[in-house]
Amino acid sequence: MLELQYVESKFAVNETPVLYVDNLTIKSGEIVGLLGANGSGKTTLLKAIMGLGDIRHGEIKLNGRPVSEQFESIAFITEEGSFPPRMTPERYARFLAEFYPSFSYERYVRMLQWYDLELDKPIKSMSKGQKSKLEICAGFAKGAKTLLMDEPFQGKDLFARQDFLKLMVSSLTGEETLIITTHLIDEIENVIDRAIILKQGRVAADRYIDDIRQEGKSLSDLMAEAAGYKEKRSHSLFD
Ligand SMILES: Nc1ncnc2c1ncn2[C@@H]1O[C@H](COP(=O)(O)OP(=O)(O)OP(=O)(O)O)[C@@H](O)[C@H]1O
Repeated sequence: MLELQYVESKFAVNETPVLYVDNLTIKSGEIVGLLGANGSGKTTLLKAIMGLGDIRHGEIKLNGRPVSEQFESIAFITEEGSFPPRMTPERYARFLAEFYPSFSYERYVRMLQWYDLELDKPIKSMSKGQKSKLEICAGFAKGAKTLLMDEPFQGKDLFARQDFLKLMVSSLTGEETLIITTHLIDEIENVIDRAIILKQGRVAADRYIDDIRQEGKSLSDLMAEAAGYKEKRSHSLFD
């Protein structure tokens, strides 16, 4: 279980916090879509969990203990990638094995092969999409029970996105807690259990997908409600 209480994140340039989470609990095994408009605080929230960024207040616990004592049990899969670019995937695996006790080399290699990535190709010579796939292989091979994914669809072509979803679904044992940020809500709607929508750094909606469906709504309906999206707003620009 992941618990966030009174977490506030502020950047030096901003007076007001860019993130304020009063009380948020994510149960083990849940797959959560962390959604919201550009700048709503999704990446800041994931970074706060990882102890990155400027957290001013708050407490973040994983299974009752401060998250800061157990970063090795969390995999943070980011758009930027967290690998030293001069390494090859092979060398990177040795680096990961030192830090993550549950790292599985076999799993890593199988995923690299599945993605047609070479073990001995310098990471710096890979394309953006290939680097992002490597980041996913590394993230899933860490054996972490908590996975935070920041925009895992970013920079991937349609088939790579479909492959990613297949890989994700087949990699999960049901014990992992997953938090995924994305703007591609149609692709994620059938995968997530719960949607947390941020607006200006605060939780604007927190709903289970089954409940949304029972009300005859879709995830995009919820997004529009929570974000207060006005379809006609753009029309007034040049009227
Ligand atoms: N390094 C920084 N310095 C100052 N402000 C920042 C910094 N990084 C982010 N912010 C601000 O924090 C707020 C939240 O940004 P964040 O990156 O978390 O949003 P996001 O929801 O992930 O957005 P996107 O969907 O565009 O990736 C934004 O207002 C942004 O301008």
